Amino acid sequence: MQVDIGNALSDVARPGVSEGALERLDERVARVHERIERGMADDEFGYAALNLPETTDATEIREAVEPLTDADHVLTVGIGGSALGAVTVSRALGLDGHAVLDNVDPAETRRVLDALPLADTAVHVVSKSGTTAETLANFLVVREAMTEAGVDWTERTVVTTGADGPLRAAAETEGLPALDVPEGVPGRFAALSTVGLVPAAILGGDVEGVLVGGRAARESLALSLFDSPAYAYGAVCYALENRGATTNAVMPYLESLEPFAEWFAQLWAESLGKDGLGQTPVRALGATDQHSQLQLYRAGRHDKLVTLVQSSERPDVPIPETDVAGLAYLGDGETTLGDLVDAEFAATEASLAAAGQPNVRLTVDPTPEGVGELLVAMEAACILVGELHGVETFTQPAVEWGKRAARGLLGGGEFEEADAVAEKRRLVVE
Ligand SMILES: O=P(O)(O)OC[C@H]1O[C@H](O)[C@H](O)[C@@H](O)[C@@H]1O
Repeated sequence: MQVDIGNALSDVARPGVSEGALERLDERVARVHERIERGMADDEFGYAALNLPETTDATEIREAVEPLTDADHVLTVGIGGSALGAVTVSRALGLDGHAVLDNVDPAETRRVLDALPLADTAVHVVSKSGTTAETLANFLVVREAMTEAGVDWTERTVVTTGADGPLRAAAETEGLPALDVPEGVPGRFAALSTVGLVPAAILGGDVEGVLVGGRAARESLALSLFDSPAYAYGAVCYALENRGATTNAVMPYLESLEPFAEWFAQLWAESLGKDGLGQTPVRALGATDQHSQLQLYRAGRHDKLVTLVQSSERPDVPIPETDVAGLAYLGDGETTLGDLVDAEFAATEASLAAAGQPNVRLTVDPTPEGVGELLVAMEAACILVGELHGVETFTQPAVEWGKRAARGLLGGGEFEEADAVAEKRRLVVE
């Protein structure tokens, strides 16, 4: 993976960071790197995520899913870190047939279940805590739908969860194959584990390659941001946030990385949104969003960093020749869709820079190794930013607050957070 931070420098962009400021920041990066290395060596909570490329046992995953590999479809039932990593990996690997239930909109749950050939579907139920209401409710609905379709769901389901909790208990009662979530790893950092790799393994994806790429990203962490793409990216995000770029719009120019932007949004928001700090992650997609959001990114407030993601290579589609007047530059028999998207990428990057809007270019390899490298590099970047800010990167107390309030409302226990719902201030206009 390559990171080009040139368009985030202060001689190009406002806000921007000078090379001198980056060199001064580099002393702190070295200290953070040593902290991260210690955390990894001790398998400390959170830091253990960067060990996953080594500790995840692909053979164990393959053996657990072996009875399900005849399925052409996989349905992930999970939410947040228990769904986004898996969807990101399978889409980035170009695997078809991965559906997800990560919401409890009844219409969507019904639509997904109606669209799936349930007899030909493997179900992966994922919850680290084993208590998440959305996941457990959807699991019960899926079970019933499979039974109604004449499918023995116990033969088609694999569970990934923590050591205890209702989901573990259900797996034991029903005799379901159950994988463990990795110890000491928050869900949003668990893509390169049982949590994120099971659907890809069922669908025949190269999960071993993803782990190899993750290892390469881990090995590329170094004492200097000028030697480490992951730290270069994290350091620039940190420096620009401090200088006013409080939004980070992530814009891959590949449909296969669209879920990556969503995964990144959770990683950045839940890890760094603390103590009044944190960039707001925004999801965009090139070239589509050039025709909508780009107006704001170029001509709006100077409060955004745009992270442009491109692929180092890709299969191509020739644009057929045409004699239609005005289309000759496209339909000249030589230009391809790839040429067009490359030109649009370069044009967007230049248009942002010309307007002094900071942007960074990530170039990723379109291989399983490239996918693993990208995800681990972004995790390391996130951990670096968290350390530089001095926030608790690996917790999510604000999310837990809302979860407790909802459980209280549903009669799932006494939670004082639920009282805030009744106390809501109202000023209604009809
Ligand atoms: O895996 P689970 O325990 O079901 O949790 C799923 C998700 O729910 C929570 O709301 C957390 O904020 C997320 O970080 C987590 O990924």
